[in-house]
Amino acid sequence: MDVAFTVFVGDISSGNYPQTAPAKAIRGLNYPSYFPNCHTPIPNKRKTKTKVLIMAVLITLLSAVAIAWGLNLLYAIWWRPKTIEQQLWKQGIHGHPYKLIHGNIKEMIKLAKERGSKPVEQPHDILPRLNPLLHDLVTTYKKSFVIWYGTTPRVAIMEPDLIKEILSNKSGDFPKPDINSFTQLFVTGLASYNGDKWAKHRKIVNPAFHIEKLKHMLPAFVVCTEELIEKWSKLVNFMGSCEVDMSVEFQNLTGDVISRAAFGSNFEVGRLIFLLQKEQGSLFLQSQMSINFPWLRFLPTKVNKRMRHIHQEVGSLLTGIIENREKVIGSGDHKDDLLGLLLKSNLDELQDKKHSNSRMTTEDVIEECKLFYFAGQETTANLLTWTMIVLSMHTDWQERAREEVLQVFGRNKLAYDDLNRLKIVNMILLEVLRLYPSTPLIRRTYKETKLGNLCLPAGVQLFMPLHLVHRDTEQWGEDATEFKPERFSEGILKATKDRISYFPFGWGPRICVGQNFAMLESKLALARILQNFSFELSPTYTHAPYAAVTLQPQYGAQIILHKL
Ligand code: HEM
Repeated sequence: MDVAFTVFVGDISSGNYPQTAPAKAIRGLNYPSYFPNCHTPIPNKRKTKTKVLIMAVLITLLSAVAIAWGLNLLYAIWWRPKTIEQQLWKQGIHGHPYKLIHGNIKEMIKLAKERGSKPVEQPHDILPRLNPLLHDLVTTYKKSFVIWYGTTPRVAIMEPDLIKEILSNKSGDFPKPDINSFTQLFVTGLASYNGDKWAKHRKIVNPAFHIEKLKHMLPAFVVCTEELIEKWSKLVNFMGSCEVDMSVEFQNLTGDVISRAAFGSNFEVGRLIFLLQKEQGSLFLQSQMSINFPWLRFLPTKVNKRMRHIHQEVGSLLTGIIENREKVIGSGDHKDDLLGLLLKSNLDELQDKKHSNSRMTTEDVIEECKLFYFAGQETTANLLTWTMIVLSMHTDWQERAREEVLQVFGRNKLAYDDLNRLKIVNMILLEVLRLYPSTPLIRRTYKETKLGNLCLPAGVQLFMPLHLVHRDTEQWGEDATEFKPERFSEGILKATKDRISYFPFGWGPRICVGQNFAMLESKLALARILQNFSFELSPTYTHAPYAAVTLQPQYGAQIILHKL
């Protein structure tokens, strides 16, 4: 209204109005006060024409933008997916047809609801329940098919040679998929970076996980494991035997281990960070359950506000620890926990290269610490949980493993070097990782890319489903879905005939940096449990593996412990 009025007065005072008699008479007067009730500007043909012209141009421009936006949208949700679908089909990569916007997601949810309510028929043949669509596709199309996650095509890659080509690629042809804005609040770090940033971080993080350094972290592992054994012993002594949910127990154990191993003397703060990151993880999962536009993160919803708050809180707790540690590192004294080693390695890198951008910033170190929790805690807890479940199902292997532990250690506490003598325990862990691997590996193409005989268009995700490859009967024989740790009696290379058909920790340059850490932690915990308890499945346990970021027992892992 104000603007309109100003323009109006301006017209009068500048004299650009029709020279009618009343108008002439009022030239120089304040027009509105002279005609208090007049709201119609005096027409000015030239001006009006210009205005009409401007309006027309604006409308044309807006329509052009709207049409371009509409066409772009149509291209993104229909033309592009359908073109890619054609290209894939021509090369023998089939699947269920792409459906507008949701791709195959609706069928995926429908099948999961239908079959997810049924129990697993054979204990380790979990795919029909875990991912029914994937199961149907592999049954129909064998090793080559596509699933549409919304408008994104995910091509399954199951041939060991192709997997090798992707995972060993060093020229950056197959980067990790971009992470969404919610993930950025939760965790980034090494696992999500590509190119130079990944190479720089990997170089700095690697030394902290060297096997020699892990030796110094063993006391941290031992303290946490002993606390668990003591807690269970008290429960069992009191009641003769007791039932515990292993998934909860091991989540806490691995949370404690990573807090102690990463932050040493700052263990209590580390534990608080772990609890906050755990909550952040479940908020993150909630945020991923619905349609995900990047801007949704900025809406002032309860979940978003809490996520932002935790992000800041964890950031400031870690900044406090890091800044205090950096002062000590600078004086030449450092601690042998992961953070100390990471900061030392970061400093060495700076001294080596003599320019500041070769090292990580405090924000970078924060993200790497958060990643240790995300990448290392739940995965290791799952390994231990599935191992307890499987050893309760196969009591002969539980006995064999216990015999070995007692033979090597007796009833004594364990020593680092002796842990490598636990061959049967190692075979069992490898077999559990074969049947219950953590997550599929995913990469993407960002340009038209050759892979074996395939020519993949840009924007395709390549996923290497560990559940399928690890159960491929061509590689593993007709008994692929059975629990047979003896497969690994002569090592992984012999079991796989040197092909990439087993990679629970990934493969190539991006192989899991915490692999030795996880195996050491698991061997130690399992050996101490075997020394102290026998165990069996509780009647309340239901075998229902389900994928929530990692592979977990849907209704818990209730196991009854008996004191030995
Ligand atoms: C049983 C336990 C574990 C399993 C099954 C596991 C599995 C994996 C897998 C499959 C990858 C490769 C992902 C890919 O290539 O897309 C990976 C990467 C990674 N893992 Fe683990 N992991 C475990 C424990 C740990 C632990 C204990 C830590 C650290 C404390 C850790 C830290 C990492 C990091 C930082 C990466 C990213 C490496 C990179 O991209 O360069 N993991 N892990």
